[in-house]
Amino acid sequence: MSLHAQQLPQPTPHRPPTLDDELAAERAHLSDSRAALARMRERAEALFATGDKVAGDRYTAEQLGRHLARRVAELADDPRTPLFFGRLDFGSTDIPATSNTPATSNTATSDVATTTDTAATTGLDLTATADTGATADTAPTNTAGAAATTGIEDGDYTEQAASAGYGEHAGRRYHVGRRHVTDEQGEPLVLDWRAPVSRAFYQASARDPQGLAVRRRFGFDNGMLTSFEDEHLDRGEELGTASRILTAEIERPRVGPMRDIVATIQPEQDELVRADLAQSICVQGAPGTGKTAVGLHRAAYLLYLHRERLRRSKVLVVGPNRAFLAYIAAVLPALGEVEVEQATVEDLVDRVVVRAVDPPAVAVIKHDARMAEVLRRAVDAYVGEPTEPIVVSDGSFRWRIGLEPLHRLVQETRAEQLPYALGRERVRARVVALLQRQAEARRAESPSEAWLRRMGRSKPVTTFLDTVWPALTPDGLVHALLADPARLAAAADGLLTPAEQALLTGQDTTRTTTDAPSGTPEATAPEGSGTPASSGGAPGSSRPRSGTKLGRTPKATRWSAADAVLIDEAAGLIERPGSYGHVVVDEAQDLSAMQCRVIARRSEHGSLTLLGDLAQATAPWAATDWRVTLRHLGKPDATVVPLTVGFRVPADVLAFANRLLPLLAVDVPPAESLRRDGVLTVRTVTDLVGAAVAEVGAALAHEGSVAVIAAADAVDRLVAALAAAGIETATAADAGGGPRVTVVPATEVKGLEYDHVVVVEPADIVAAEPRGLHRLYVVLTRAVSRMSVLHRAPLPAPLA
Ligand SMILES: Nc1ncnc2c1ncn2[C@@H]1O[C@H](COP(=O)(O)OP(=O)(O)OP(=O)(O)O)[C@@H](O)[C@H]1O
Repeated sequence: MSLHAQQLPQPTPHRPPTLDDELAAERAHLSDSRAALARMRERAEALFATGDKVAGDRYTAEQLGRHLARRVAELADDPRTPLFFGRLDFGSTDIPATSNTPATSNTATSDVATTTDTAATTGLDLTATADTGATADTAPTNTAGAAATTGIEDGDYTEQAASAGYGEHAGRRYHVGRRHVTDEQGEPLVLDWRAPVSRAFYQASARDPQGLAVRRRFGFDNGMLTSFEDEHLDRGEELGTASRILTAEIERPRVGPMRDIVATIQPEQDELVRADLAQSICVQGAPGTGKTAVGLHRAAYLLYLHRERLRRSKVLVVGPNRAFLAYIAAVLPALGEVEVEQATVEDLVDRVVVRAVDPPAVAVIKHDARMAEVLRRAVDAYVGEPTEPIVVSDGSFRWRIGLEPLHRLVQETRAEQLPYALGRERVRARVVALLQRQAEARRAESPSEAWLRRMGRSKPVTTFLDTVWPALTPDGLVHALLADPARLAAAADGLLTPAEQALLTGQDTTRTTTDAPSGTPEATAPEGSGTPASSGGAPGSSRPRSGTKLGRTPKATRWSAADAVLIDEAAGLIERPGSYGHVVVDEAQDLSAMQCRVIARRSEHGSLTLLGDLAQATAPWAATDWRVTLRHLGKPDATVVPLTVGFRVPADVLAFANRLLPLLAVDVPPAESLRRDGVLTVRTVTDLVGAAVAEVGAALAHEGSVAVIAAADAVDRLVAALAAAGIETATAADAGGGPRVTVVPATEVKGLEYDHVVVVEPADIVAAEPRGLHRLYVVLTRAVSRMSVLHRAPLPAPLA
């Protein structure tokens, strides 16, 4: 009987297995599992090659082809990552837990940590319910027996399995890994970490062993199984965060893009990962507490549990910028999930090309929640009152609809509050229905489809529609609003002050509010904003404050990033937007109200995982209260859960950064680092660039990545100096594979991490933007092992 057999081996009376025996057996199980995965993949590839021949029609062939291609990709095996990382030995009444595998622990320490009841601390209700009726694709070779033990039936979970106690697992042993692997008979060799039974790996504790006698964690080096660590939960042993394997994992040098944390997810993180699909959650976590990791693993978990539903409705991950998305891009594919969309908010609002920059004061207004109401009113204002009856000639007939019914049908449609374009079509359909009724009464027969279409497109009907419900495009609406101060004034009445309106339309505010002579100096045009163009309005409007360069048409207009958000809002009012099944939003503290609405439209029928840290908020409209953000996101009742255990930043470095917290005016719990190993140096220097080059040279003697972080305007100088010293550098967007040293402007470092961080001149980072102290806090929390702070100017007070 091999080690992975369903029942635990009986202890040998003669000689208990030694550590070497155990390790050898586990390695054999790893080889067996890899071979089985290779066979599963071969089978999937063979099916992929012949799939189109068995499909009846082209559509089915395409669907099948996509499904099988995905399946092949999901079964990819990376020999550098362990196929399994844990083992669960459930206790049995037949086999006393203590007579199980002996208390072997070739790396374990004897620390026994007390656990907390995480469900109680997070307040989450985790009664996960599985999709029913989902099709098989997770484990197509499962037998009924395997299904009974794993809870997997045709690739989805049975309610029964999810709710079963531990009893059905008594005396069984499971290896837990990145994906499900079965042998030729369909017996599970490795259970997917997301399977209900795997939950015990993350959640069982000495206080609540969840049926486990022993939990084993494996240590790996480059895909080679090198050690294991046993916790005899049945004897009250528990390592918690004292696990050496966990410590090694969080202290390992970082190279390249982000990796999954599936082997070491902590109980409070697991609570969030396994929260029910219907539940929207907001995670307030200090730097390095694993928010991004939790969000990505939650996406993978939900896809596994609700595969079919989410395959149709899709999962979206929203990140702050391209560099961040490149950094996290590999995590989900490594977990076998290859179909999650990843985008920035800018990607989502890409109906227009952004070619202009708004001054901050204008951007702040455009991102304000009041703009949603301004746009709603602006759309509403297009709906007019009928002024003439409709008369349609139809061969020898003339149909006539009087003003009264026309008024009524416009009012009825208005009351339905449909998206504007649907409303227009509804009005058309109602007019045609009235014409049809007349035609039927006169001809005593129903008109044909072609007749209905012809009537709907007839000139009198179209003219009527263009008068009472004219066709609108999203960019056309925003263009008209910004180009016409009177139209904006009507829509913004009581919402935006005249001065704010003037900023939007580019009117000279002094003209509207005072009688100042022309030639009043205007706000400095931002870099790249070009020459001011006419806003197409009244005299005096050729002095735009808005960055938008209005052309005669929307197409000829140079739009700003904030305009793109307004145009998306307009699109949401005009058309019915599509919604994702689940959206994960990272660095959510920087979302403006209007950006929140961009996401709200895309998650209206789904749920959200919101990740962020109010202390790291750097945008001018930054959040200070998650409740407000959640309201804008359309999920006011989402649970806000804190994460406070830091896995990235060493304790000394974190303590240094945390000195800034009192200045950041946010009420957030500070992080407590799990890491005791880091090195922090703070040096006053006279030659900043020279000192930075020297620091980088010294840092390269260690393993792992090195980043030089400075104010944006110092980056070129630093890159040049490093190049002159023979040190090649990458940019933040180059996710791994290139040079070990990256030079990053402080503005682009959010969400990223490096082993050794050299911070150049904190005072310049603070001075570069209004929320510079928050930016500095972000910068000071990027280091995994060592941080050197170089300064010539005095440090901000709490750091000095
Ligand atoms: N349970 C864990 N086991 C091992 N490593 C972990 C664990 N949780 C988080 N980490 C690691 O800690 C680091 C920080 O995680 P992550 O980037 O998700 O934090 P964050 O809260 O999003 O940080 P930030 O606030 O800076 O965006 C990453 O390297 C991640 O892999």
